[in-house]
Amino acid sequence: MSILTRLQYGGQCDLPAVPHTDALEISEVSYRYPNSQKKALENVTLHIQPGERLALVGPNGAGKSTLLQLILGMKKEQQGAIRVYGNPAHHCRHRVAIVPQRASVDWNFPLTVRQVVTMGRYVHLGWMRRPGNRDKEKVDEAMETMGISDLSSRQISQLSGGQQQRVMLARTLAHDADLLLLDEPLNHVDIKTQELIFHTIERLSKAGKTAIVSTHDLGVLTVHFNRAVFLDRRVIADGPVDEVITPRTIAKAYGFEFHKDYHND
Ligand SMILES: Nc1ncnc2c1ncn2[C@@H]1O[C@H](COP(=O)(O)OP(=O)(O)OP(=O)(O)O)[C@@H](O)[C@H]1O
Repeated sequence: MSILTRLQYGGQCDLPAVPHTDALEISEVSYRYPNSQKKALENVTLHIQPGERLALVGPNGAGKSTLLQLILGMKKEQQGAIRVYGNPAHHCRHRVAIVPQRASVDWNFPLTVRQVVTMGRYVHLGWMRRPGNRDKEKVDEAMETMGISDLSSRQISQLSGGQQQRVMLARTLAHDADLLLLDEPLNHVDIKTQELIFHTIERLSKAGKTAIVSTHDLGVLTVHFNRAVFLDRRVIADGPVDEVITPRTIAKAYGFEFHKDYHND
């Protein structure tokens, strides 16, 4: 994206969705970090439809965060292609929002909860434009949905881990994206916040939005997701949760020995 395009960014330069395309199309994508011998991702292909709730699982270092960053357009695929609603990933910043891993955010930065949630609106604002009434309404609505309205003027450094996670999700809701990427949102949150996260994802999915959630919590998958992808640099398994999360795929991905005497699959 050129510097001029970046400055004008705020609605004018985003390409419209191509009708009848996947929400996300990943075709034979590979990625290697410059200082690394081994590819972080190799020949990953996925087609994701609007409204899907997909769990992205796999061991530490499997490439889950790398894949989410490529979808977001923060990194550029070195091989293959990623299209979001039919357009190249880096043209789709209106459509894609991420809840990053909590550890990757500098929580000591002097910002209030409202300021962080308002950042979700920046992608819709033009160069030097200030948030208007519509943006403020969206921010209020997002904070209310995540139950953090009473924390609005609190510094983000003064929040608990679960409250911080709610702030990041509220920022994503304010963004009003069509494709939501959540990178390990269940870490450090209690059951009530987990339920709020799942309830919000389900509500958004009913409205046609698509969610990809990276998680290590395999126990919650069958209830809350309609599809799972097991990633370990490559796609090891992809399909309905109960077909993907089997002792055999877990054994293959995590390097356990699989004892067929104990399991019948
Ligand atoms: N900036 C970087 N430079 C070099 N290698 C990196 C960088 N970031 C990640 N990697 C490597 O890329 C691979 C994939 O990492 P990634 O963070 O995408 O995995 P992950 O599945 O999200 O892991 P986790 O579950 O531990 O968060 C790992 O081997 C990691 O060490």
